[in-house]
Amino acid sequence: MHLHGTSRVNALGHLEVGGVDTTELAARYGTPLYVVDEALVRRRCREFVDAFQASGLKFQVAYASKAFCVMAMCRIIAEEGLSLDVVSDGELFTALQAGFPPERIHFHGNNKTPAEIEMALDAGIGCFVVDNFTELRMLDAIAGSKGKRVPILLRITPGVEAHTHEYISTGQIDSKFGFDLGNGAAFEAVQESAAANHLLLLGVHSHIGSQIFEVEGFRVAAEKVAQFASQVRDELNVVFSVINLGGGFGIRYVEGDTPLPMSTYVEAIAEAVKTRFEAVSYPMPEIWIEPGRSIVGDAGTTLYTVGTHKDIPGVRKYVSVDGGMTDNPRPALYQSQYEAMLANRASEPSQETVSIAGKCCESGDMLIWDVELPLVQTGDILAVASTGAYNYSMASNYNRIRRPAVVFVKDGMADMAVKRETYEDLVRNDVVPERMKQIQSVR
Ligand SMILES: Cc1ncc(COP(=O)(O)O)c(C=O)c1O
Ligand SMILES: N[C@@H](CCCC[NH3+])C(=O)O
Repeated sequence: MHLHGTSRVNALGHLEVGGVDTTELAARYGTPLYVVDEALVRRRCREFVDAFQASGLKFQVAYASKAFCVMAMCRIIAEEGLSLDVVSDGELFTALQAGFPPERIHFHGNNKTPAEIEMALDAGIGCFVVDNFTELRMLDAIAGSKGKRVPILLRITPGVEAHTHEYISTGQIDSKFGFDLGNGAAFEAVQESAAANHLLLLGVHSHIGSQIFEVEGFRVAAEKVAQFASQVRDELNVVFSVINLGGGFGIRYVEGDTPLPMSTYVEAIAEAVKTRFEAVSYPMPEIWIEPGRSIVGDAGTTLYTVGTHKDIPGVRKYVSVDGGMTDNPRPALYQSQYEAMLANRASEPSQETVSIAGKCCESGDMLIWDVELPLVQTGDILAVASTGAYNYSMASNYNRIRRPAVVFVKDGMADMAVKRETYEDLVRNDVVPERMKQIQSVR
């Protein structure tokens, strides 16, 4: 397993993260346990900010909180001076509860409800990323009813779709997100928002995909946005002061993943924006981005306790752990791959290839199909790397499994950021209707 950030093997042959022995974490907090390497999260934040500062452009880096949204994380993001992207009232509530400065919050989503819009307006958030005409009109009306003028970006679909190793310029209009650039919807949206009394159009937003390992897709998106900005200026006399190029910067999960340094993405984006906007003699806009996975993904490690084994000679050996798709649905959803090691025997050589199964009543509940480990024994602590993004945030209570605790580690300290759910938490919102208060036999 690749050792990310402050992860290392200590003198006892145990995996250590943030200066803390993970076997001690497992003993103290139980398993499954999400462990977050705080120094690595902060380092990633700074890599983005430093690269933008070097570019000389005005910028905002907004952490896409969908990747991992808990109050402690919001605090770190606030301390690092980043902005925050939220896509629901729940993410917004979490950020506000954490004391995150509302003026640095950006609200995304293709179906913001009137209640969500009101909540965000009342909180005084910095910007709405408007996704469609229904929202545009509703936002204008609600802002008007509150006597406010609200800063917005328009999410456009630039017709660039980036995959891990390539991008496709599709001109594709079949997406639930955004105003299409190719069919004139984006142009109309600019026209309409510029004329709206209660909207302040800052510019446009484009997001081309996730877990991207090359810069070409971002360059092409910047080019398309610059062309559009120039057209809008010439035909509508509207000038954008902000261009948001979204998130999607890839990280390493397994060998063969080839992430670029975060500075490389930023340099390519800054260069493309400078060149393209200068080419059309445009006042240089602020550049905003919204990375999620690349801020927190490789800073997360999940610890599990190994339980049962099932060896099918000539086929495979299943080793089951005390978590699974409930704490990490990504292998089941996306066939995502992960690396693992035995945290309590981290310096022992590999001796067998096993498959790691979760404990849900579901054949697809597999965490890793083939991983080489020392001879695995019941009670071993299995560590799975790069589980910081879209794991806790996508966790479920399937099979009424309780969500794990989250611990932040740094400089030898471990601090709980989320408690493990209790049995009471599982039934907290259950209501037994009056007529079922007594269990009456019907036969
Ligand atoms: C609009 C938008 N912004 C930001 C992100 C964050 O992406 P990532 O976690 O890949 O950086 C996403 C997710 O793909 C997104 O849809
Ligand atoms: N949830 C996805 C990524 C979606 C990104 C949000 N638009 C993942 O785990 O990889």
